[in-house]
Amino acid sequence: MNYTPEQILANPFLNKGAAFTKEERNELGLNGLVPPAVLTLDQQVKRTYAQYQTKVNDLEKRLYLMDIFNTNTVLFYKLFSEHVAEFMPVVYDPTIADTIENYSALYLQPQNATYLSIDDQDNMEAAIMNSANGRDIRLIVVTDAEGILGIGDWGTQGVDIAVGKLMVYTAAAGIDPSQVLPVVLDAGTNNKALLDDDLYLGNRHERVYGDKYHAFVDKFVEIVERRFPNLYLHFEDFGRSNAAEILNRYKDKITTFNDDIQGTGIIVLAGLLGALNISKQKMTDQVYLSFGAGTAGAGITSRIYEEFIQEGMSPEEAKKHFYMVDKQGLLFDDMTDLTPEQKPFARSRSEFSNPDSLTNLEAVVKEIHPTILVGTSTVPGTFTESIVKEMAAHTERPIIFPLSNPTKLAEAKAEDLIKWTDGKALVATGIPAADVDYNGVTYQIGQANNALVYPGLGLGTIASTAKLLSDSMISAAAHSLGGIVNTDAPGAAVLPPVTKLDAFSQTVALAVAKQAVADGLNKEEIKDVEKAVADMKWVPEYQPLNNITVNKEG
Ligand SMILES: NC(=O)c1ccc[n+]([C@@H]2O[C@H](COP(=O)([O-])OP(=O)(O)OC[C@H]3O[C@@H](n4cnc5c(N)ncnc54)[C@H](O)[C@@H]3O)[C@@H](O)[C@H]2O)c1
Ligand SMILES: O=C(O)C[C@H](O)C(=O)O
Ligand SMILES: [Mn+2]
Repeated sequence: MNYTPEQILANPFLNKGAAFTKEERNELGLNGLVPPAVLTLDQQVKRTYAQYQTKVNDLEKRLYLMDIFNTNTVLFYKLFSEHVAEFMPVVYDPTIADTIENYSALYLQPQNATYLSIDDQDNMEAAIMNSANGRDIRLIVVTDAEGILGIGDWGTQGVDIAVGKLMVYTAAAGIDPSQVLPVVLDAGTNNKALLDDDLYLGNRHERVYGDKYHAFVDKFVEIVERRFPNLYLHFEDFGRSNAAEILNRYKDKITTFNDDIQGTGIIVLAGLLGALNISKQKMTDQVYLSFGAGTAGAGITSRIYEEFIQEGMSPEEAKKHFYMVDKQGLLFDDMTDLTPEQKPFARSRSEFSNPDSLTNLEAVVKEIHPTILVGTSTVPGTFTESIVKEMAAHTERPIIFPLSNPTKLAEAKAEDLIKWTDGKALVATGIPAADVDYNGVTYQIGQANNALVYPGLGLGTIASTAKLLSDSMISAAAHSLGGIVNTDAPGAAVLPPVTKLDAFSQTVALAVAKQAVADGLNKEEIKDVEKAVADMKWVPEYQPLNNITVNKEG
Protein backbone atom coordinates (compact mmCIF):
# COMPACT_ATOMS: atom_id res chain seq x y z
CA MET A 1 0.00 0.00 0.00
CA ASN A 2 1.06 3.53 -0.74
CA TYR A 3 0.88 6.13 2.06
CA THR A 4 1.91 9.68 2.77
CA PRO A 5 3.74 10.25 6.08
CA GLU A 6 0.60 11.97 7.43
CA GLN A 7 -1.51 8.94 6.53
CA ILE A 8 0.85 6.66 8.43
CA LEU A 9 0.57 8.82 11.55
CA ALA A 10 -3.22 8.98 11.19
CA ASN A 11 -3.62 5.21 10.79
CA PRO A 12 -3.87 3.56 14.23
CA PHE A 13 -2.73 0.19 12.85
CA LEU A 14 0.50 1.74 11.53
CA ASN A 15 1.18 4.60 13.89
CA LYS A 16 3.82 4.12 16.58
CA GLY A 17 3.97 7.78 17.68
CA ALA A 18 7.20 8.58 19.50
CA ALA A 19 8.29 4.95 19.17
CA PHE A 20 9.15 5.18 15.47
CA THR A 21 12.86 4.34 15.24
CA LYS A 22 15.39 6.63 13.58
CA GLU A 23 15.51 4.28 10.59
CA GLU A 24 11.72 4.27 10.25
CA ARG A 25 11.63 8.06 10.49
CA ASN A 26 14.14 8.25 7.66
CA GLU A 27 12.43 5.66 5.48
CA LEU A 28 8.87 6.84 6.04
CA GLY A 29 9.50 10.58 5.88
CA LEU A 30 8.56 11.11 9.51
CA ASN A 31 11.49 13.28 10.58
CA GLY A 32 10.15 16.44 12.16
CA LEU A 33 6.59 15.07 12.26
CA VAL A 34 7.15 13.43 15.65
CA PRO A 35 9.21 14.81 18.57
CA PRO A 36 12.95 13.99 18.43
CA ALA A 37 13.21 11.46 21.28
CA VAL A 38 12.56 7.80 20.48
CA LEU A 39 10.51 6.08 23.21
CA THR A 40 9.96 2.39 23.85
CA LEU A 41 6.50 0.87 23.96
CA ASP A 42 6.95 0.38 27.71
CA GLN A 43 7.69 4.08 28.15
CA GLN A 44 4.58 4.94 26.15
CA VAL A 45 2.56 2.60 28.37
CA LYS A 46 3.98 4.22 31.50
CA ARG A 47 3.16 7.70 30.23
CA THR A 48 -0.37 6.87 29.13
CA TYR A 49 -1.19 4.97 32.32
CA ALA A 50 -0.05 7.97 34.37
CA GLN A 51 -2.31 10.21 32.28
CA TYR A 52 -5.17 7.75 32.66
CA GLN A 53 -4.88 7.97 36.42
CA THR A 54 -5.39 11.74 36.37
CA LYS A 55 -8.88 11.36 34.86
CA VAL A 56 -11.56 12.08 37.41
CA ASN A 57 -14.26 9.56 36.50
CA ASP A 58 -14.81 6.42 34.45
CA LEU A 59 -16.34 8.25 31.49
CA GLU A 60 -13.31 10.56 31.27
CA LYS A 61 -11.05 7.53 31.60
CA ARG A 62 -12.87 5.75 28.78
CA LEU A 63 -12.69 8.79 26.50
CA TYR A 64 -8.96 9.03 27.13
CA LEU A 65 -8.45 5.34 26.34
CA MET A 66 -10.53 5.71 23.19
CA ASP A 67 -8.21 8.52 22.10
CA ILE A 68 -5.32 6.10 22.33
CA PHE A 69 -7.34 3.40 20.56
CA ASN A 70 -8.00 5.86 17.73
CA THR A 71 -4.34 6.76 17.33
CA ASN A 72 -2.23 3.71 18.18
CA THR A 73 -3.65 0.16 18.28
CA VAL A 74 -0.55 -1.55 19.69
CA LEU A 75 -0.17 0.98 22.49
CA PHE A 76 -3.86 0.72 23.39
CA TYR A 77 -3.78 -3.09 23.67
CA LYS A 78 -0.44 -3.18 25.46
CA LEU A 79 -1.80 -0.77 28.05
CA PHE A 80 -5.10 -2.71 28.27
CA SER A 81 -3.29 -6.04 28.62
CA GLU A 82 -1.36 -4.76 31.62
CA HIS A 83 -4.51 -3.57 33.42
CA VAL A 84 -7.24 -5.94 32.25
CA ALA A 85 -9.31 -6.15 35.43
CA GLU A 86 -8.98 -2.40 36.06
CA PHE A 87 -9.89 -1.38 32.51
CA MET A 88 -12.71 -3.87 31.81
CA PRO A 89 -15.43 -1.83 33.59
CA VAL A 90 -14.14 1.33 31.90
CA VAL A 91 -13.66 0.11 28.35
CA TYR A 92 -16.66 -2.20 28.53
CA ASP A 93 -19.70 -2.62 30.78
CA PRO A 94 -20.86 -0.61 32.76
CA THR A 95 -19.15 2.59 31.47
CA ILE A 96 -19.92 1.70 27.86
CA ALA A 97 -23.61 2.24 28.68
CA ASP A 98 -22.83 5.94 29.32
CA THR A 99 -20.99 6.35 26.03
CA ILE A 100 -23.85 4.68 24.15
CA GLU A 101 -26.44 6.94 25.75
CA ASN A 102 -24.32 9.98 24.91
CA TYR A 103 -22.80 8.77 21.63
CA SER A 104 -24.05 11.55 19.35
CA ALA A 105 -23.06 14.25 21.82
CA LEU A 106 -19.59 12.77 22.37
CA TYR A 107 -18.94 11.80 18.75
CA LEU A 108 -15.48 12.60 17.41
CA GLN A 109 -14.41 9.60 15.36
CA PRO A 110 -15.99 6.51 13.78
CA GLN A 111 -13.47 4.13 15.42
CA ASN A 112 -13.28 1.87 12.39
CA ALA A 113 -16.97 1.04 12.65
CA THR A 114 -19.27 0.38 9.71
CA TYR A 115 -22.63 2.17 9.75
CA LEU A 116 -25.24 0.45 7.58
CA SER A 117 -28.60 2.05 6.94
CA ILE A 118 -31.83 0.33 6.04
CA ASP A 119 -32.54 3.38 3.87
CA ASP A 120 -29.36 3.05 1.82
CA GLN A 121 -28.98 -0.60 0.97
CA ASP A 122 -27.54 0.04 -2.48
CA ASN A 123 -24.38 1.31 -0.83
CA MET A 124 -24.15 -1.48 1.74
CA GLU A 125 -21.47 -3.53 0.04
CA ALA A 126 -19.39 -0.46 -0.73
CA ALA A 127 -19.69 0.71 2.88
CA ILE A 128 -18.48 -2.64 4.19
CA MET A 129 -15.58 -2.81 1.76
CA ASN A 130 -14.63 0.82 2.45
CA SER A 131 -14.26 0.16 6.13
CA ALA A 132 -12.53 -3.19 5.64
CA ASN A 133 -10.07 -1.25 3.48
CA GLY A 134 -8.39 -4.38 2.13
CA ARG A 135 -8.11 -6.11 5.51
CA ASP A 136 -8.78 -9.85 5.91
CA ILE A 137 -11.84 -9.70 8.17
CA ARG A 138 -12.30 -12.80 10.36
CA LEU A 139 -14.66 -11.46 13.01
CA ILE A 140 -17.62 -9.07 12.90
CA VAL A 141 -19.66 -7.94 15.89
CA VAL A 142 -22.95 -6.60 14.59
CA THR A 143 -25.77 -4.95 16.52
CA ASP A 144 -29.05 -3.35 15.56
CA ALA A 145 -29.09 -1.83 19.05
CA GLU A 146 -32.72 -2.54 19.84
CA GLY A 147 -31.81 -4.15 23.17
CA ILE A 148 -28.56 -2.61 24.34
CA LEU A 149 -27.72 -4.27 27.68
CA GLY A 150 -30.86 -3.54 29.72
CA ILE A 151 -31.06 0.11 28.61
CA GLY A 152 -33.16 -0.48 25.53
CA ASP A 153 -33.14 0.97 22.02
CA TRP A 154 -30.24 3.27 21.11
CA GLY A 155 -30.32 3.19 17.32
CA THR A 156 -27.04 4.03 15.61
CA GLN A 157 -25.54 5.01 18.98
CA GLY A 158 -25.44 1.32 19.87
CA VAL A 159 -22.45 0.91 17.57
CA ASP A 160 -20.27 1.37 20.65
CA ILE A 161 -21.31 -2.04 21.99
CA ALA A 162 -19.83 -3.63 18.84
CA VAL A 163 -16.64 -1.59 19.22
CA GLY A 164 -16.39 -2.48 22.94
CA LYS A 165 -17.10 -6.20 22.54
CA LEU A 166 -14.34 -6.37 19.93
CA MET A 167 -11.86 -4.64 22.21
CA VAL A 168 -12.49 -7.36 24.77
CA TYR A 169 -11.95 -10.04 22.10
CA THR A 170 -8.47 -8.67 21.50
CA ALA A 171 -7.55 -7.91 25.11
CA ALA A 172 -8.82 -11.26 26.40
CA ALA A 173 -8.11 -13.70 23.60
CA GLY A 174 -5.62 -11.97 21.32
CA ILE A 175 -7.85 -11.68 18.27
CA ASP A 176 -5.92 -9.58 15.74
CA PRO A 177 -7.54 -6.12 15.87
CA SER A 178 -6.84 -5.56 12.18
CA GLN A 179 -9.08 -8.53 11.33
CA VAL A 180 -12.25 -7.29 12.99
CA LEU A 181 -15.12 -5.04 12.02
CA PRO A 182 -17.73 -3.48 14.33
CA VAL A 183 -21.02 -2.98 12.50
CA VAL A 184 -24.30 -1.27 13.33
CA LEU A 185 -27.44 -2.03 11.33
CA ASP A 186 -29.52 1.14 11.59
CA ALA A 187 -33.15 0.08 11.09
CA GLY A 188 -34.47 3.20 12.84
CA THR A 189 -35.15 3.65 16.53
CA ASN A 190 -38.16 3.78 18.82
CA ASN A 191 -36.23 5.89 21.31
CA LYS A 192 -38.23 9.13 21.33
CA ALA A 193 -35.44 11.13 22.96
CA LEU A 194 -33.11 10.25 20.07
CA LEU A 195 -35.72 11.04 17.44
CA ASP A 196 -36.19 14.45 19.06
CA ASP A 197 -32.47 15.16 19.43
CA ASP A 198 -31.19 17.38 16.63
CA LEU A 199 -27.67 16.02 17.11
CA TYR A 200 -28.76 12.35 16.79
CA LEU A 201 -26.48 10.68 14.25
CA GLY A 202 -28.77 7.86 13.11
CA ASN A 203 -31.82 7.45 10.90
CA ARG A 204 -34.60 9.67 12.18
CA HIS A 205 -37.55 7.32 11.92
CA GLU A 206 -39.20 4.54 13.86
CA ARG A 207 -37.73 1.08 13.82
CA VAL A 208 -38.62 -1.09 10.83
CA TYR A 209 -39.81 -4.65 11.58
CA GLY A 210 -41.00 -7.64 9.59
CA ASP A 211 -40.04 -8.60 6.05
CA LYS A 212 -38.28 -5.35 5.24
CA TYR A 213 -36.13 -5.66 8.36
CA HIS A 214 -35.26 -9.30 7.71
CA ALA A 215 -34.38 -8.54 4.09
CA PHE A 216 -31.95 -5.91 5.40
CA VAL A 217 -30.32 -8.38 7.79
CA ASP A 218 -30.24 -11.10 5.10
CA LYS A 219 -28.59 -8.74 2.65
CA PHE A 220 -25.94 -7.82 5.20
CA VAL A 221 -25.23 -11.48 6.00
CA GLU A 222 -25.05 -12.40 2.31
CA ILE A 223 -22.50 -9.66 1.61
CA VAL A 224 -20.20 -10.33 4.56
CA GLU A 225 -20.29 -14.10 4.05
CA ARG A 226 -19.38 -13.71 0.38
CA ARG A 227 -16.70 -11.07 0.93
CA PHE A 228 -15.12 -12.64 4.03
CA PRO A 229 -15.29 -16.42 3.60
CA ASN A 230 -13.56 -17.18 6.93
CA LEU A 231 -15.88 -15.03 8.97
CA TYR A 232 -17.16 -15.60 12.52
CA LEU A 233 -20.30 -13.48 12.80
CA HIS A 234 -21.24 -12.35 16.31
CA PHE A 235 -24.72 -10.84 16.90
CA GLU A 236 -25.14 -8.54 19.90
CA ASP A 237 -28.04 -6.80 21.62
CA PHE A 238 -30.80 -7.37 19.08
CA GLY A 239 -34.35 -7.02 20.37
CA ARG A 240 -36.34 -9.87 21.87
CA SER A 241 -38.56 -10.24 18.81
CA ASN A 242 -35.60 -10.66 16.42
CA ALA A 243 -32.59 -12.10 18.27
CA ALA A 244 -33.56 -15.77 18.49
CA GLU A 245 -35.23 -15.73 15.10
CA ILE A 246 -32.04 -14.50 13.42
CA LEU A 247 -29.93 -17.07 15.27
CA ASN A 248 -32.26 -19.89 14.24
CA ARG A 249 -32.17 -18.70 10.65
CA TYR A 250 -28.39 -18.90 10.39
CA LYS A 251 -26.92 -21.19 13.02
CA ASP A 252 -26.96 -24.30 10.85
CA LYS A 253 -25.64 -22.50 7.77
CA ILE A 254 -22.77 -20.24 8.78
CA THR A 255 -20.28 -19.78 11.60
CA THR A 256 -22.35 -17.50 13.78
CA PHE A 257 -22.99 -16.73 17.41
CA ASN A 258 -25.51 -14.79 19.46
CA ASP A 259 -23.78 -13.50 22.54
CA ASP A 260 -26.87 -12.70 24.61
CA ILE A 261 -28.44 -16.11 24.01
CA GLN A 262 -25.46 -18.45 23.72
CA GLY A 263 -22.63 -16.54 25.41
CA THR A 264 -24.76 -15.81 28.45
CA GLY A 265 -25.95 -19.43 28.51
CA ILE A 266 -22.35 -20.62 28.63
CA ILE A 267 -21.19 -18.29 31.39
CA VAL A 268 -24.20 -19.03 33.57
CA LEU A 269 -23.79 -22.78 33.11
CA ALA A 270 -20.10 -22.40 34.01
CA GLY A 271 -21.10 -20.38 37.08
CA LEU A 272 -23.65 -22.98 38.15
CA LEU A 273 -21.12 -25.77 37.73
CA GLY A 274 -18.76 -23.73 39.93
CA ALA A 275 -21.49 -23.11 42.51
CA LEU A 276 -22.43 -26.80 42.63
CA ASN A 277 -18.76 -27.69 43.07
CA ILE A 278 -18.77 -25.50 46.15
CA SER A 279 -22.04 -26.82 47.56
CA LYS A 280 -21.22 -30.41 46.46
CA GLN A 281 -24.66 -30.78 44.94
CA LYS A 282 -25.94 -32.28 41.72
CA MET A 283 -27.24 -30.22 38.82
CA THR A 284 -30.20 -32.50 38.26
CA ASP A 285 -31.44 -31.96 41.83
CA GLN A 286 -31.84 -28.22 41.27
CA VAL A 287 -35.03 -26.22 40.77
CA TYR A 288 -34.34 -23.41 38.32
CA LEU A 289 -36.20 -20.10 38.20
CA SER A 290 -35.59 -17.61 35.38
CA PHE A 291 -36.72 -14.06 36.24
CA GLY A 292 -37.03 -12.01 33.03
CA ALA A 293 -37.39 -14.67 30.36
CA GLY A 294 -36.32 -12.60 27.38
CA THR A 295 -33.39 -13.09 25.02
CA ALA A 296 -30.84 -13.83 27.73
CA GLY A 297 -33.21 -15.46 30.23
CA ALA A 298 -34.55 -17.95 27.71
CA GLY A 299 -31.08 -18.54 26.21
CA ILE A 300 -29.68 -19.40 29.63
CA THR A 301 -32.62 -21.63 30.56
CA SER A 302 -32.26 -23.59 27.36
CA ARG A 303 -28.52 -24.13 27.98
CA ILE A 304 -29.10 -25.35 31.56
CA TYR A 305 -31.94 -27.58 30.38
CA GLU A 306 -29.58 -29.11 27.78
CA GLU A 307 -27.14 -29.81 30.60
CA PHE A 308 -29.85 -31.76 32.48
CA ILE A 309 -30.42 -33.83 29.34
CA GLN A 310 -26.68 -34.34 28.87
CA GLU A 311 -26.52 -35.60 32.45
CA GLY A 312 -29.02 -38.29 31.50
CA MET A 313 -32.40 -36.92 32.49
CA SER A 314 -35.36 -37.36 30.16
CA PRO A 315 -36.82 -34.19 28.58
CA GLU A 316 -40.13 -34.66 30.46
CA GLU A 317 -38.40 -35.04 33.82
CA ALA A 318 -35.97 -32.18 33.12
CA LYS A 319 -38.75 -29.73 32.18
CA LYS A 320 -40.27 -30.20 35.63
CA HIS A 321 -37.22 -28.48 37.11
CA PHE A 322 -37.66 -25.20 35.20
CA TYR A 323 -39.89 -22.19 35.81
CA MET A 324 -40.02 -18.80 34.12
CA VAL A 325 -41.33 -15.54 35.50
CA ASP A 326 -41.76 -12.57 33.20
CA LYS A 327 -43.97 -9.46 33.32
CA GLN A 328 -47.09 -11.63 33.50
CA GLY A 329 -45.80 -13.56 36.54
CA LEU A 330 -45.24 -17.31 36.25
CA LEU A 331 -45.51 -18.27 32.59
CA PHE A 332 -48.39 -20.66 31.86
CA ASP A 333 -48.99 -22.59 28.66
CA ASP A 334 -52.41 -21.00 28.14
CA MET A 335 -50.93 -17.50 27.76
CA THR A 336 -51.24 -16.10 24.25
CA ASP A 337 -48.25 -13.76 24.39
CA LEU A 338 -45.45 -16.26 25.01
CA THR A 339 -42.33 -16.10 22.83
CA PRO A 340 -41.31 -19.29 20.99
CA GLU A 341 -38.38 -19.60 23.43
CA GLN A 342 -40.66 -19.36 26.48
CA LYS A 343 -43.22 -21.91 25.32
CA PRO A 344 -41.23 -25.07 26.14
CA PHE A 345 -40.86 -23.95 29.75
CA ALA A 346 -44.38 -22.63 30.38
CA ARG A 347 -46.25 -24.59 33.06
CA SER A 348 -49.76 -25.90 33.24
CA ARG A 349 -52.13 -24.18 35.68
CA SER A 350 -53.36 -27.59 36.80
CA GLU A 351 -50.02 -28.23 38.52
CA PHE A 352 -50.87 -25.62 41.17
CA SER A 353 -53.63 -25.16 43.72
CA ASN A 354 -53.40 -21.37 43.41
CA PRO A 355 -52.26 -20.62 39.82
CA ASP A 356 -53.99 -17.26 39.53
CA SER A 357 -52.05 -15.87 42.48
CA LEU A 358 -48.65 -16.64 40.92
CA THR A 359 -48.38 -13.24 39.26
CA ASN A 360 -45.23 -11.98 40.93
CA LEU A 361 -41.78 -13.24 41.85
CA GLU A 362 -42.43 -13.45 45.58
CA ALA A 363 -45.51 -15.63 45.20
CA VAL A 364 -43.68 -17.92 42.78
CA VAL A 365 -40.63 -18.28 45.03
CA LYS A 366 -42.94 -19.20 47.93
CA GLU A 367 -44.72 -21.75 45.80
CA ILE A 368 -41.92 -23.56 43.96
CA HIS A 369 -38.90 -23.21 46.31
CA PRO A 370 -36.25 -22.59 43.67
CA THR A 371 -32.63 -23.48 44.42
CA ILE A 372 -31.35 -21.33 41.54
CA LEU A 373 -32.62 -17.82 40.76
CA VAL A 374 -31.23 -16.00 37.71
CA GLY A 375 -32.24 -12.41 36.98
CA THR A 376 -32.26 -11.00 33.44
CA SER A 377 -35.31 -8.77 33.86
CA THR A 378 -33.75 -5.28 33.58
CA VAL A 379 -35.70 -4.36 36.72
CA PRO A 380 -33.44 -3.20 39.57
CA GLY A 381 -33.87 -4.28 43.17
CA THR A 382 -36.42 -7.01 42.39
CA PHE A 383 -34.56 -9.66 44.41
CA THR A 384 -35.76 -8.20 47.68
CA GLU A 385 -34.71 -9.17 51.18
CA SER A 386 -37.96 -11.02 51.79
CA ILE A 387 -37.75 -12.97 48.52
CA VAL A 388 -34.13 -13.91 49.14
CA LYS A 389 -34.83 -14.94 52.74
CA GLU A 390 -37.78 -17.00 51.62
CA MET A 391 -35.60 -18.78 49.07
CA ALA A 392 -32.84 -19.37 51.63
CA ALA A 393 -35.35 -20.86 54.07
CA HIS A 394 -35.86 -23.84 51.78
CA THR A 395 -32.41 -24.55 50.39
CA GLU A 396 -29.03 -24.77 52.06
CA ARG A 397 -26.97 -22.88 49.48
CA PRO A 398 -29.25 -20.72 47.32
CA ILE A 399 -27.65 -19.87 43.99
CA ILE A 400 -28.57 -16.31 43.08
CA PHE A 401 -27.31 -14.52 39.96
CA PRO A 402 -28.66 -10.98 39.47
CA LEU A 403 -27.37 -10.44 35.92
CA SER A 404 -29.11 -7.36 34.55
CA ASN A 405 -26.65 -4.76 33.28
CA PRO A 406 -25.50 -2.07 33.67
CA THR A 407 -25.01 -1.62 37.43
CA LYS A 408 -28.11 0.50 37.95
CA LEU A 409 -30.36 -2.31 36.65
CA ALA A 410 -29.08 -5.26 38.72
CA GLU A 411 -31.81 -7.23 40.52
CA ALA A 412 -29.74 -7.14 43.74
CA LYS A 413 -26.34 -6.20 45.13
CA ALA A 414 -23.93 -9.04 45.95
CA GLU A 415 -23.29 -7.63 49.39
CA ASP A 416 -26.98 -7.70 50.30
CA LEU A 417 -27.39 -11.27 49.03
CA ILE A 418 -24.51 -12.46 51.22
CA LYS A 419 -25.86 -10.64 54.28
CA TRP A 420 -29.51 -11.58 53.85
CA THR A 421 -28.58 -15.27 53.57
CA ASP A 422 -26.00 -15.22 56.35
CA GLY A 423 -23.20 -16.00 53.89
CA LYS A 424 -24.96 -18.99 52.35
CA ALA A 425 -25.86 -17.59 48.93
CA LEU A 426 -23.63 -18.49 46.00
CA VAL A 427 -23.61 -15.30 44.00
CA ALA A 428 -22.49 -14.07 40.60
CA THR A 429 -23.24 -10.65 39.14
CA GLY A 430 -23.28 -9.24 35.60
CA ILE A 431 -20.89 -6.40 36.31
CA PRO A 432 -17.80 -6.60 38.53
CA ALA A 433 -18.57 -6.65 42.27
CA ALA A 434 -16.15 -5.97 45.12
CA ASP A 435 -15.33 -8.69 47.66
CA VAL A 436 -17.80 -8.88 50.53
CA ASP A 437 -16.48 -9.21 54.08
CA TYR A 438 -19.02 -10.88 56.29
CA ASN A 439 -18.57 -12.59 59.65
CA GLY A 440 -14.83 -12.98 59.19
CA VAL A 441 -15.02 -14.49 55.69
CA THR A 442 -14.11 -12.66 52.49
CA TYR A 443 -16.56 -13.65 49.77
CA GLN A 444 -15.33 -13.23 46.22
CA ILE A 445 -18.05 -12.55 43.71
CA GLY A 446 -17.81 -14.19 40.32
CA GLN A 447 -18.69 -12.14 37.27
CA ALA A 448 -21.22 -14.00 35.15
CA ASN A 449 -20.80 -11.78 32.13
CA ASN A 450 -20.56 -13.30 28.68
CA ALA A 451 -17.29 -11.35 28.26
CA LEU A 452 -15.64 -14.09 30.27
CA VAL A 453 -16.31 -16.64 27.55
CA TYR A 454 -17.10 -15.13 24.18
CA PRO A 455 -13.45 -14.15 23.45
CA GLY A 456 -12.18 -17.69 23.99
CA LEU A 457 -15.15 -19.19 22.19
CA GLY A 458 -14.45 -16.96 19.19
CA LEU A 459 -10.73 -17.64 19.20
CA GLY A 460 -11.30 -21.42 19.37
CA THR A 461 -13.91 -21.33 16.63
CA ILE A 462 -11.83 -19.18 14.30
CA ALA A 463 -8.58 -21.08 14.97
CA SER A 464 -10.28 -24.40 14.27
CA THR A 465 -11.77 -23.08 11.00
CA ALA A 466 -15.12 -24.46 12.19
CA LYS A 467 -17.89 -24.11 9.64
CA LEU A 468 -20.54 -23.96 12.39
CA LEU A 469 -20.65 -23.19 16.08
CA SER A 470 -22.21 -26.39 17.39
CA ASP A 471 -23.97 -27.16 20.63
CA SER A 472 -21.17 -29.44 21.67
CA MET A 473 -18.60 -26.64 21.17
CA ILE A 474 -20.79 -24.41 23.33
CA SER A 475 -21.04 -27.08 26.01
CA ALA A 476 -17.27 -27.67 25.89
CA ALA A 477 -16.72 -23.95 26.49
CA ALA A 478 -18.92 -23.98 29.61
CA HIS A 479 -17.29 -27.07 31.06
CA SER A 480 -13.74 -25.85 30.38
CA LEU A 481 -13.94 -23.18 33.08
CA GLY A 482 -14.36 -25.74 35.86
CA GLY A 483 -11.35 -26.53 38.00
CA ILE A 484 -9.83 -23.04 37.67
CA VAL A 485 -11.21 -21.85 41.01
CA ASN A 486 -10.28 -23.52 44.30
CA THR A 487 -13.86 -24.16 45.35
CA ASP A 488 -12.84 -25.44 48.79
CA ALA A 489 -11.46 -22.08 49.93
CA PRO A 490 -13.90 -20.20 52.23
CA GLY A 491 -15.79 -17.53 50.28
CA ALA A 492 -14.57 -18.88 46.92
CA ALA A 493 -16.07 -17.33 43.81
CA VAL A 494 -18.20 -19.47 41.49
CA LEU A 495 -16.23 -18.29 38.46
CA PRO A 496 -12.56 -17.49 37.82
CA PRO A 497 -11.46 -13.87 38.31
CA VAL A 498 -11.25 -11.35 35.49
CA THR A 499 -7.58 -10.83 36.35
CA LYS A 500 -6.99 -14.22 34.70
CA LEU A 501 -9.15 -13.45 31.67
CA ASP A 502 -6.35 -13.84 29.15
CA ALA A 503 -5.23 -17.19 30.58
CA PHE A 504 -8.66 -18.80 30.74
CA SER A 505 -9.66 -17.42 27.34
CA GLN A 506 -6.93 -19.68 26.01
CA THR A 507 -8.37 -22.57 28.03
CA VAL A 508 -11.83 -21.96 26.57
CA ALA A 509 -10.41 -21.57 23.05
CA LEU A 510 -8.54 -24.83 23.25
CA ALA A 511 -11.57 -26.76 24.54
CA VAL A 512 -13.76 -25.30 21.79
CA ALA A 513 -11.25 -25.91 19.00
CA LYS A 514 -10.70 -29.52 20.14
CA GLN A 515 -14.43 -30.12 20.13
CA ALA A 516 -14.81 -28.59 16.66
CA VAL A 517 -12.12 -30.88 15.30
CA ALA A 518 -13.55 -33.90 17.16
CA ASP A 519 -16.91 -33.15 15.53
CA GLY A 520 -15.29 -32.84 12.10
CA LEU A 521 -16.43 -29.25 11.71
CA ASN A 522 -13.03 -27.85 10.67
CA LYS A 523 -12.85 -26.62 7.09
CA GLU A 524 -9.08 -26.97 6.97
CA GLU A 525 -7.03 -29.90 8.20
CA ILE A 526 -5.73 -29.30 11.72
CA LYS A 527 -2.98 -31.59 12.94
CA ASP A 528 -2.15 -29.79 16.15
CA VAL A 529 -5.05 -27.95 17.79
CA GLU A 530 -2.89 -26.33 20.45
CA LYS A 531 -0.62 -24.89 17.81
CA ALA A 532 -3.56 -23.67 15.73
CA VAL A 533 -4.91 -21.75 18.74
CA ALA A 534 -1.48 -20.42 19.74
CA ASP A 535 -0.74 -19.29 16.18
CA MET A 536 -3.93 -17.18 16.07
CA LYS A 537 -2.91 -15.12 19.05
CA TRP A 538 -2.00 -11.53 18.29
CA VAL A 539 0.28 -9.80 20.78
CA PRO A 540 0.58 -6.04 21.15
CA GLU A 541 4.13 -5.42 19.96
CA TYR A 542 5.40 -3.07 17.30
CA GLN A 543 6.15 -4.84 14.04
CA PRO A 544 8.34 -3.64 11.18
CA LEU A 545 6.22 -1.73 8.67
CA ASN A 546 6.74 -3.97 5.67
CA ASN A 547 4.85 -3.66 2.39
CA ILE A 548 4.49 0.07 2.82
CA THR A 549 5.61 2.55 0.27
CA VAL A 550 5.74 6.21 1.05
CA ASN A 551 5.10 9.32 -0.98
CA LYS A 552 7.37 11.81 0.65
CA GLU A 553 8.38 15.32 -0.27
CA GLY A 554 11.99 16.14 -1.07
N1 LIG B 1 -24.46 -10.82 32.48
C1 LIG B 1 -24.54 -11.07 31.19
O1 LIG B 1 -23.65 -11.62 30.58
C2 LIG B 1 -25.76 -10.66 30.45
C3 LIG B 1 -25.95 -11.14 29.16
C4 LIG B 1 -27.09 -10.78 28.44
C5 LIG B 1 -28.02 -9.94 29.04
N2 LIG B 1 -27.80 -9.48 30.30
C6 LIG B 1 -28.74 -8.55 30.91
O2 LIG B 1 -30.01 -9.14 31.01
C7 LIG B 1 -31.00 -8.14 30.87
C8 LIG B 1 -32.00 -8.60 29.82
O3 LIG B 1 -31.40 -8.63 28.56
P1 LIG B 1 -32.14 -9.30 27.33
O4 LIG B 1 -31.29 -9.12 26.17
O5 LIG B 1 -32.60 -10.65 27.70
O6 LIG B 1 -33.42 -8.33 27.21
P2 LIG B 1 -34.90 -8.75 26.78
O7 LIG B 1 -35.62 -7.48 26.59
O8 LIG B 1 -34.88 -9.73 25.67
O9 LIG B 1 -35.45 -9.50 28.08
C9 LIG B 1 -35.88 -8.85 29.24
C10 LIG B 1 -37.08 -9.65 29.75
O10 LIG B 1 -37.43 -9.15 31.03
C11 LIG B 1 -38.84 -9.04 31.06
N3 LIG B 1 -39.27 -8.10 32.07
C12 LIG B 1 -39.39 -6.75 31.99
N4 LIG B 1 -39.92 -6.25 33.12
C13 LIG B 1 -40.15 -7.30 33.93
C14 LIG B 1 -40.69 -7.42 35.23
N5 LIG B 1 -41.11 -6.35 35.91
N6 LIG B 1 -40.78 -8.65 35.77
C15 LIG B 1 -40.35 -9.74 35.09
N7 LIG B 1 -39.84 -9.68 33.84
C16 LIG B 1 -39.74 -8.48 33.28
C17 LIG B 1 -39.21 -8.62 29.66
O11 LIG B 1 -40.59 -8.85 29.37
C18 LIG B 1 -38.29 -9.49 28.84
O12 LIG B 1 -38.85 -10.75 28.55
C19 LIG B 1 -30.27 -6.86 30.50
O13 LIG B 1 -30.16 -6.02 31.63
C20 LIG B 1 -28.92 -7.31 30.07
O14 LIG B 1 -27.91 -6.38 30.35
C21 LIG B 1 -26.70 -9.83 31.00
O1 LIG C 1 -22.62 -6.43 27.51
C1 LIG C 1 -22.64 -7.01 28.61
O2 LIG C 1 -22.12 -6.53 29.62
C2 LIG C 1 -23.25 -8.37 28.74
C3 LIG C 1 -24.40 -8.64 27.89
O3 LIG C 1 -24.09 -8.91 26.57
C4 LIG C 1 -25.52 -7.66 28.03
O4 LIG C 1 -26.20 -7.40 27.03
O5 LIG C 1 -25.75 -7.20 29.15
MN1 LIG D 1 -25.40 -8.07 25.16
